Amino acid sequence: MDNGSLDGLFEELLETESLFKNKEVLRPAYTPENLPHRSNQINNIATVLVSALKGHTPSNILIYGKTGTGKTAVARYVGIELERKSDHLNVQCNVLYINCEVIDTQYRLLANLAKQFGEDVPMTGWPTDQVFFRFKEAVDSRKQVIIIILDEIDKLIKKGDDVLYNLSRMNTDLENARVSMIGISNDLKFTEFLDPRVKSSLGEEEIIFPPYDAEQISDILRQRAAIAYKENSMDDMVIPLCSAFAAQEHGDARRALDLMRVAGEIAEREKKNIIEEEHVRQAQEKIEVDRIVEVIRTLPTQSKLALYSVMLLRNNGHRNVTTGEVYNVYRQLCRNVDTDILTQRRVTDLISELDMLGILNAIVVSKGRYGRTKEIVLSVPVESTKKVLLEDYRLNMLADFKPILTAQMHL
Ligand SMILES: Nc1ncnc2c1ncn2[C@@H]1O[C@H](COP(=O)(O)OP(=O)(O)OP(=O)(O)O)[C@@H](O)[C@H]1O
Repeated sequence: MDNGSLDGLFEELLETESLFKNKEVLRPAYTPENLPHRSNQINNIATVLVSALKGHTPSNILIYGKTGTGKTAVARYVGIELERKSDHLNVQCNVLYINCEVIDTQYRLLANLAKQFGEDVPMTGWPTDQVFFRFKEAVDSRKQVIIIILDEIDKLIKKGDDVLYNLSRMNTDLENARVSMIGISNDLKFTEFLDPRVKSSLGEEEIIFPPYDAEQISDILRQRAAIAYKENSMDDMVIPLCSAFAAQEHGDARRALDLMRVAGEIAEREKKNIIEEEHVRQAQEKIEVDRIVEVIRTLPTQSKLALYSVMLLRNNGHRNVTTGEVYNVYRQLCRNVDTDILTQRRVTDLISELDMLGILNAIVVSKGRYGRTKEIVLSVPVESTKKVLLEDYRLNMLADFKPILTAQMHL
């Protein structure tokens, strides 16, 4: 495409009437100001945190619930409202938000907290105690209540719970300030691995977020659609269908919002002036493919080699791919990329794992006197899978690899 036609394309895209009024409100970073079907949870959290407005220490809170049940949105919303109220009342109260999936070591957590108080702490290099000391001093420099929201807290404790122990005991050393924590997790069992003292301190209050049902998700979508999309831009069936798909998973509002956004993008790309049921179905498929592609991207190399072997066999017209044949090709690939060759047993296990992830489907079949084997079919689109596999630098050199195949037996 020359520059002129690209310019023309931009012009054309800019002139196309958009279905969206404000797409940003469908993105994960947006915190809605109104959260239907979560008033109980909002009230429970507010009831605990109100102590902060009186200058007392709120109990620590643990929030549990599956993904997309509004835990983050509710905690952030209550945090924003609490800060607003404290400004109004002239009480010093700050809510800090940390996502422990991103900030996943004790050191980085403390350094990040210290920085939020203007302390100049390097992101690596100091003894952890020193960083903690700096943070404590900064917090205690005036009378204030600090609430630390630790989202995905289970990711943090994978590397030890010392930091939580120290934070939960911090108030005993403070003269002016008070600190409390809100931990958020979608893993109900993560506290099993905690030091019992940390466990009882963190879980002073526990709040559960149940999954939404399809009706509740519809309410959430309707409210968001009103601010995200222009009027009359969707068929009446779009919201019920997005809700039904999301409720099938486990009542995940994030999934429903993603579906509604992607359906809008697809309709827009097709230059339609209304989103239809069909666009939701295409969006569901696209999100599922994207999810699987992401799973494949993060597979260990050995699993990628096993998967690539299946693909090469199918490319060569093998209709009934068996584990024995996969193993034969897998060994050739390993020799080419100079990596360890696992046993056939181990490779069969890797294939079962790929089956569980929904990447392929292995069915056990009896081959009469030849015993039993697995026949393997891919459950993912070949082209996009091949593309992600070849992104791995070790597999990249196998792009044009032609395996030597044994004659296929037809029984
Ligand atoms: N009751 C609700 N009203 C409006 N929007 C909601 C509601 N519940 C969830 N959402 C929206 O759904 C999406 C997912 O919610 P949120 O991030 O709070 O889920 P979560 O429970 O924290 O999930 P995870 O455990 O995966 O982090 C967000 O975009 C949020 O704005």
